Amino acid sequence: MIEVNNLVRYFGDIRAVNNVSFTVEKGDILGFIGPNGAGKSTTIRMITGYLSPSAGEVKICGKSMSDNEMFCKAQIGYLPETAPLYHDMSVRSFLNFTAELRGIDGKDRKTAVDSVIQRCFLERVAHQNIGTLSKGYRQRTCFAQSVLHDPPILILDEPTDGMDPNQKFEIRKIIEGFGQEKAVMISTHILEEVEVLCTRVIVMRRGEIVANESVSDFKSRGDKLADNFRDLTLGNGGADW
Ligand SMILES: Nc1ncnc2c1ncn2[C@@H]1O[C@H](COP(=O)(O)OP(=O)(O)OP(=O)(O)O)[C@@H](O)[C@H]1O
Repeated sequence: MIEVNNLVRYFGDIRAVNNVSFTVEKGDILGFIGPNGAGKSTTIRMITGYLSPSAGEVKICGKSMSDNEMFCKAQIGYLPETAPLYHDMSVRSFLNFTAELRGIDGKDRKTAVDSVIQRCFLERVAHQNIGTLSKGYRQRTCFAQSVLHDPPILILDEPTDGMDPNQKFEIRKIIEGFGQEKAVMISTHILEEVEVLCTRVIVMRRGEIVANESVSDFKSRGDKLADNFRDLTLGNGGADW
């Protein structure tokens, strides 16, 4: 579903992403991890079509992003780190509005909005203004708008950042609900999230992939995930960057 081939991105002299290749298939929930500045967001921005690669190619559902941008973007539900929301709108009006922008009309719109409200456990707050919601409910609303058009691919940038343990649990439950039928990629700093939610993991360091394996292989590297992460991302024990 996602195919990334030899992706490179420079910012001036900085090589933020260096020759990165991987695939994500339906049923995968891929944890995308690495220290600050490793190149995760830059890679995600190229996969979602919001940044052009300096070299290499992104293919979405078999088609090249550079030649089929509209098609490729329509296949992706993207939850950015900070998603825009209209605080004066109720959850349902916001989702109706987003559906309209996406060209979902009439009966299909009601079906799509009802479905995401149910799947993201938003029934209780559907008529509440977004500005009055807790952070967890706000994030669920962002999540709901990113899956309204039922895309086969979901890309989530730090989806549980700053949430309390209960809110994290709820969001993970929602992601799991979509996981089996979609290709999901999650950028996160929370190793526990990789452990409880993901099927595969990619670890990045200084713009390159240093591990691409199943979560069970990642766990079998050593008892503590944080130690495994440190071993992979700190080179010879020295400070990175
Ligand atoms: N617009 C930009 N202009 C210049 N340099 C940039 C730009 N965006 C990213 N970089 C640099 O590219 C490198 C990779 O950054 P990126 O944001 O992709 O890392 P990250 O792994 O997502 O980090 P974090 O975990 O902090 O979000 C860093 O050195 C960063 O400073």
